[in-house]
This record gives sequence, C-alpha cells and structure tokens, in this order.
Amino acid sequence: MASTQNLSLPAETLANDDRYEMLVQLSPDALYLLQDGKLVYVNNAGVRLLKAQSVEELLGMPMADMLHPDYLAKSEARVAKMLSTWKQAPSIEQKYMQRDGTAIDVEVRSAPFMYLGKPAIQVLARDITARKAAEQALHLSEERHRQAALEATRAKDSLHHEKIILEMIALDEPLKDILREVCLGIEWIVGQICCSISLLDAGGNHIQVVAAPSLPEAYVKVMNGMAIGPQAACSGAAIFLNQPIITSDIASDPRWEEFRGDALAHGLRACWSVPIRAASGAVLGALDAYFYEPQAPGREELNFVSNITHLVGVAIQKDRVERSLQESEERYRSVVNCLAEGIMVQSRDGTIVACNPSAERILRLPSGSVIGNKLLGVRRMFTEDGNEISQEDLPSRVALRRGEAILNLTMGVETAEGATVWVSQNVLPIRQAGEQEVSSVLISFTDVTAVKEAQQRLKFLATHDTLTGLPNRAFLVERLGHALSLAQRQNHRIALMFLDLDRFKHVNDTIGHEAGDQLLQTVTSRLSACIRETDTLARLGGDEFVVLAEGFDDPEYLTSLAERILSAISEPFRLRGYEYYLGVSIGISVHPDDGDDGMTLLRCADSAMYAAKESGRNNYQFYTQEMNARSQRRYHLEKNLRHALSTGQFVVHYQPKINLQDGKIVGAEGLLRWNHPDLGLVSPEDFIPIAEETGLIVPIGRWVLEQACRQAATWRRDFAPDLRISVNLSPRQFQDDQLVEVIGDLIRETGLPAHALELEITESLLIGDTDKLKPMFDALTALGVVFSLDDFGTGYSSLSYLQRFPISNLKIDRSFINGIPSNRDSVALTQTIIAMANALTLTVTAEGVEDEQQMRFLQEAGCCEMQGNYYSKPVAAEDFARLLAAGR
Ligand SMILES: Nc1nc2c(ncn2[C@@H]2O[C@@H]3COP(=O)(O)O[C@H]4[C@@H](O)[C@H](n5cnc6c(=O)[nH]c(N)nc65)O[C@@H]4COP(=O)(O)O[C@H]3[C@H]2O)c(=O)[nH]1
Repeated sequence: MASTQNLSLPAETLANDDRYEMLVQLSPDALYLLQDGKLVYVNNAGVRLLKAQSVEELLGMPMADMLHPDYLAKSEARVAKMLSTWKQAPSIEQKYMQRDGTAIDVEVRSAPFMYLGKPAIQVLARDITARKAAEQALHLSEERHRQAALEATRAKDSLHHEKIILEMIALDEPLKDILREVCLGIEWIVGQICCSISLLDAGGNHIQVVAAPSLPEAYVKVMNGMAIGPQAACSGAAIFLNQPIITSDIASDPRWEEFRGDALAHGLRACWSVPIRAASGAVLGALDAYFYEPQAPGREELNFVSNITHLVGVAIQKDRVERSLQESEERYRSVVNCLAEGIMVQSRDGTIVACNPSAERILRLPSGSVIGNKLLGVRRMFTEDGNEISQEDLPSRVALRRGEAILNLTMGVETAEGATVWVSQNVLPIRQAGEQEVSSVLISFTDVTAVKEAQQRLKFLATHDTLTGLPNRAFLVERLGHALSLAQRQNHRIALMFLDLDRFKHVNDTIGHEAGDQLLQTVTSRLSACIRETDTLARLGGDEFVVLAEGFDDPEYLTSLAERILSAISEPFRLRGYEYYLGVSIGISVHPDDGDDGMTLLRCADSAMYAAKESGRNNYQFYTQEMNARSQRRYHLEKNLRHALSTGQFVVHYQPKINLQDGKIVGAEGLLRWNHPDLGLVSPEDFIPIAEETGLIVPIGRWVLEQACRQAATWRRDFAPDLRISVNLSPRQFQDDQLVEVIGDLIRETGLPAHALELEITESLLIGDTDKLKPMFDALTALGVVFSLDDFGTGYSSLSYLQRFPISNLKIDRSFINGIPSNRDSVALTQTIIAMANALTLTVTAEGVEDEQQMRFLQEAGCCEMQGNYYSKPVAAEDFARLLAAGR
C-alpha cells in the first residue's frame, strides 16, 4: 500500500505519465480525486468499489452521494481542514454508499493535491467489509461469551436460590419468610432491582402486598389494596389478565397514571409484573420487579423471574393446602369434641391415641389423663348378662384381630370408683392407606346407663310389687316353676303358704289408702323377718301374700313358720296414733302331696286359706281334698256375680223393725238376696265381700237402694204412712262421688220422704277419710236422710264418731243379743249401749232377736226397737206387704 506521502503527486504528472496512469489503474485500492466537492478522477478499483458501471458514471458525482450520510458532516470538515492546512489527514474508517444503495465499510486515506492547477483531495479507499465483519464476529462472540458467563453465574445463583426456597418449603417455614427470601434472592441475582409479591385477596378484587423487603414502606402502603383490572398498574393488571405486564418506563406508561407520582418519588422507573399461578393455572398473585432506570427485560430475565414464580406458586398452594387441612382438622376436632358420643382411638398395643371429652365424661375418667395411656381408669367390663369380659375378648381386641367392625354392642363398664356405666358401642378397625393390617380401632360409644337402668327397673317392676318391693305373682310363678323342677329332680318337698290378712280391708277402707299402704309395708317387714333366706315371700296384690318354702327337711318347719307369722301379725300396728289389730289366715299346700304344678299348688293353698278364714280367722290350715269344693264355689261366685245384676238374679228381701212398746211394724231393712240359677239362694255374707273387692257393690248397692225406696214409697201409700226403710251401705259405696246425687234423685223419683230413708253404715266407715266423708254426710243429712250405725259394739264403739257424724240410731249387733240373757258380758254391754244411746238421744234397734226372753229384756232395758227372727225373718216384698196388711 502506498504511503500518504506517495499520494502527494503533482497533478500534471498523474495526467501525463502513462506509466503512472497504468499503475493507478492497476492499484487494488480505489483512488478518487475530489475537486470542489465532486469526483474528478476515479480508477478502476474505485469504480468497482462503488459498484458503478463505468468511470463516467462516477465523474462529477458529489462527494455527498458516495458517502454514508452519517459520515458526510465529518468528511466535509476533514476535507476543509486538509485544504486549509494542506496536510494529509490521518487514516479513518468510513462508510461509502455503493450505487445499489449498499453501505460498505472502507478505510480512507486522504491528502490535498493540486490537480489541473486547482486544489483537490486525493482519496485512497480500501474495502474493509471483510475485516469489519471479522471484527464484528469477534466482538459478538466475545459478547456472547460474556453473556454466557453472566448467565452461567446467574443460573448458578438462581439454582442456589431455588434450592434455598425449596428447602424452606420442605421445612414448612412460614410463607411470609419464603416470599421475602424469594424477593431478596431475585434482587441479589439480578442486581439493581427491588421485588415485591402480592396476592389476590379473599374477595378476589384487590391485591395484598405480602412481601416487599426492599421497597420503601410508604410505597408498599400505597400499593397495598390496589384494585385489579386490565388497566391497573403492574401486578393489578398481571393478576387480572393472567399475563406478564412490562412497564419499561413508568414515567410514560398510561397504566401508571394513578401510582406514577408515588413510584417516581421513590426513584422507581420501570416495573415488570409476572403472574403467580397455581398448578391449575388459576392466578394466585404476581411478582413485581422494579428498576431504577427505564428498561425492558430480556427474554432471559423474564424467564428467570417466571421460573421463580412457579416456585412461589407451589409455596403459596402448599401453605393454603396446609392451612385448609389445619382448618378442616380443627373443624373435625371441634365437632368430635362437641359430640355427646364418646370417641376413642386405640392403637394395637392398647394405647389410647385420641379421646374426646365426652369419652372421659362417660367413663368418669379425669380430663386429659387418657391420651397416651392404656385404659387404666376402667376396672372391668362385662356383658349384659353380667359376665366379665376377658382382655382377649374385649371388643377392641376382637376388632383388631378380625379386622371387622363390631356394631351396637351394649356392655357394662366398671369405673375406677366402682360405678357401673352402660355403653352402647361401635368398634371400627382403622387401616393405614395401602395396609392390610389393622393399625388401630375407632371406638364410639353412647352412655345408655339411664336406658339400661330404666330397663332393669322395668324388669323389676314387671316382677315386683312397687309398694313393698316384694316379688309379684309373675315372679312367684316363675320361681315356683324352677323350684318345682328342682324339687322333682332332687325328690324334695316344697310348700306354698297363702296368707290373707284378716280385717285389713276394714282398716284400709277406714284409715285411707295411704295409711293402708304403710300398714302393708309394716306387714311385709314382719313377714320377711319370719322366713329363711331360701324361702321366697311374694305379694299377690291387696292383702294377699305367699311364702314359697324350699329345702326344708323337717315338716315341722311349716307349722313353726305359720305360727311365727301368726304371732308376728297379731302384734298391734301403730298408725296415726291408733293401734290396729290384724290377723292372718294361712293356707298351706305341699308338693308333691297336693299337686305337681304351680297353679294347682296355688289353688290348694288359696282354698286352705279360705278354710282358715272360715274356721275363725287368724289360724293356719293345711290343704285337704274337701277344701277344693269351697274354693271352686268362691271362684264360681266371683265369675257369676258380674252378670247377676243384668240378668235379674238379685232380689231384695225385707225384715220388719218392730216398736218394742206397741209391737207394730215401724220399719223394714232391705237385705239383698242372690237367686243363683244353679246354686240357689246365695247368702250376702258369701257374695257381698266379693262384690266389695271387685267394686261391683257400687252398681249393686244403687240397685238395692232404688228397689227399697220404690217399695217403701208404695207401702207407705198403701199400708203404713210412717214406715221407714233401712238400707245397708258398704264403705266402698262412699267412694262413689255420685252417691249423694244418686240418693237425691231416688228420693225425687220415688216420692219417698227423705226422713223415711235410713242408711245403715258400719263403724269402720267413720274412722276413714273424714275430710271426704263429712261433706257427704252433711249433704245427705241436708236431704233429710237419717243414719243408723250397724253392728254397734263389735268395733270401736267410739263416742267421738257419734258426736261428729249425724247418727240418729244405733243397732246393737246380734252377737250380743244372742248372748242375752245367759252371757253376762252381752247383757252388760247391751244395757250400756242402750243407756249411752238414751243419753245421746239416739234411738236403739236390737237386731237378731230370736226369742221372747230377749225381747222382754230389751223392753225392760229401754230399747225402743227390735228386729229378728222372733218376729219375722227377712221375707220377699209380697210377704212383707201381707205382714203390713195384717196390721201387725
Ligand atoms: N241368726 C239370726 N240372724 C238374723 C236374725 N234376724 C236377722 N238376721 C240376719 O242378720 C243380718 C242383718 O243384716 P246386717 O247386720 O245388716 O248384715 C248384713 C249386711 O251387712 C250384708 N247385706 C245384706 N244386704 C246388703 C245390701 O243390700 N247391701 C250391703 N252393703 N250389705 C248387705 O249382709 C249381712 C248379712 O245379711 P243377711 O244374711 O241377710 O243377714 C241379715 C239377717 O237375715 C236373727 O234373729 N237371727
């Protein structure tokens, strides 16, 4: 290559020297002469360089056309400088424009030069495109290496960062710390940026900044709560649109209108926001990267941030899953804790691994003492039959062993304090996922103690008498069955004693049921004290008791037991300040002598008891064949009595009452007769007690009253205008609330004057519930009805009743009249009663007068009235009418 000095040839030489011309033309470098800013000479290489067709195409072309516009100004200055200094300019690199418009790199050397007498510039230009390309390639390769190195470092750093984040996630570090670490990591790796992470709030419309370790607090405050939307700034739009939002210059981006001032005030110039997504793709939040200079991210940087957001998404989701797990666990725990049902989980080795408060409460276990321990607070468990359940047979062990559920099992649990709790439980085996073997059991149970106790109580009630607590008939029958089969196997005797209290009904009707109940309880304890442990005492109802005696070797045992009972009951009973005397009639039947089955033995003992009653009460009788007929009869009577009234089997007979002064009939006592189609006339002494026991006495008694009133009204009209009619009223009839009303109606209906109706009552009635009785007496007295006290002298003979109740007549019991005149006691008693009645201005009727002697005695004693077979037995109405008609 020619030196610049060589370029300074005189122009004349160039033009006139052919050798030089040839040399110039052969030069590989382009040569251009510029004069007055235009090309005036070009060599061949110059034509090629500019890709012209010919020299002529170039000659006269202004310098501006061959130069790249970027270089024109500098070139013009350079030309001007060369011309003014006339010095060669240093070599420079320029860009020429080829004729086809392509720019090429050239190295240019220029020098001033006189051409054809005028200053010109000689330019030597060499195409350096290849060199430039090589240099560019080298530069690019260096840049790539630098970039690669940078990226390698960043990749290494980001890998390390990701590892840290993953470790934090794995170690369940708080989400807040993880997100802060994410931000700090990005800031360190990228450099010169600040990061923040925002999450979509629960409402789904606003962001919540959850990590921004390097951003100014004031700025975070402003951004927190920003509404999301397509036009929102940074994360607001990234979350809404679910795509990265790049703001390369906050100063000019319209998204930032609202927050621009705040961002710029803190020196924040650019912001990239990348959405954070869940695995499902749903947006959870966004990561914002802020820069202090306006800039757009490269692909690499965006990728790096996007990758991190995946991890952030995982961390957030894991946190949410854990939180929701925790919440659901909490929910389940609170549900289980609130259940009234006891819940326990027991592991294979028997340790309780879970237990709710109800389980502790039901099993009476101290709170918090159960979990982690074996079930120590439970002494033993037993089946419904009361059999203890062995450790191996406990439902939890069985469920573990068999791997099957046990449902609705009721069992008893004895607590540490010895109390029994009944539970109904389900035991369910629990297996770990994918495991065959049962790892633990879930025991759920409810406290059924109250139900169980109610059941036991029901069973007790079904087999026991509530008043006395003694076994009842059902229990006795069952027990008797067992005793009989045992006795038959072992060839033993057993005996039944049927006990019926004497006079109890009397006392019960008079002292009221409450006191009667008390009496029965006292009787029970006295009887219980008489028997042995092997004997069974049962109450059949009312005042009937039965003793089942088993395992006695000596037949004398029965007589001694019966005597013990008689003496125990004969002791007086103290009730409400009074002493009452009862007796007991005992009938005894023995297996195998009297029967092989329970019913027969009971029937025999019952018959024997009636025999005892009939033979004067307060004694005992062993069953004999003859007794059977009597008991059959009583059973028969009871059955028939129910239909006797409706089938017209009753009839009223009348016995006259005679005035002892003039011997005239002054009254009649109506006495009921039962004309049984098979048995004939049945005595009231046989059926009235049955009617009283069964309550049938109420309708029967009404019927008698009606008959008697109607009859008396007729007789008064036809024969004796002053005739009185007496009717017996049993105490049971006074329990009928309608009694007063019934009598009132009868008087009205029959037209009988009330004072002509005399109600015969017994003393036992008057010592009853006086609060209830008194108003009835008063009401009846108000009607005009009069009262006569029957059987006087046999009972209490209490003066106070006579004063308290409106009694106008006393009837001396026939047992006293019977003793007149031989029995001194009877005589004295009769005289005393008459004297007392006179003193109280009561009339006296002597009943059961059978002979003249008795009549005379009564006349002399001042008795005003008599009744008895001596004058007339009770007779049918028509016969009585005849007596009246005869004027006797
Ligand atoms: N040995 C003997 N007995 C005589 C003599 N005079 C009368 N009697 C009997 O003595 C009983 C008198 O009746 P009571 O003391 O009221 O005793 C009555 C009464 O307590 C009850 N009774 C009868 N009819 C009724 C009735 O309609 N209602 C109620 N509640 N009880 C009745 O049955 C009891 C027995 O009645 P009856 O068998 O009719 O027996 C009657 C009568 O036949 C006599 O000189 N010697």
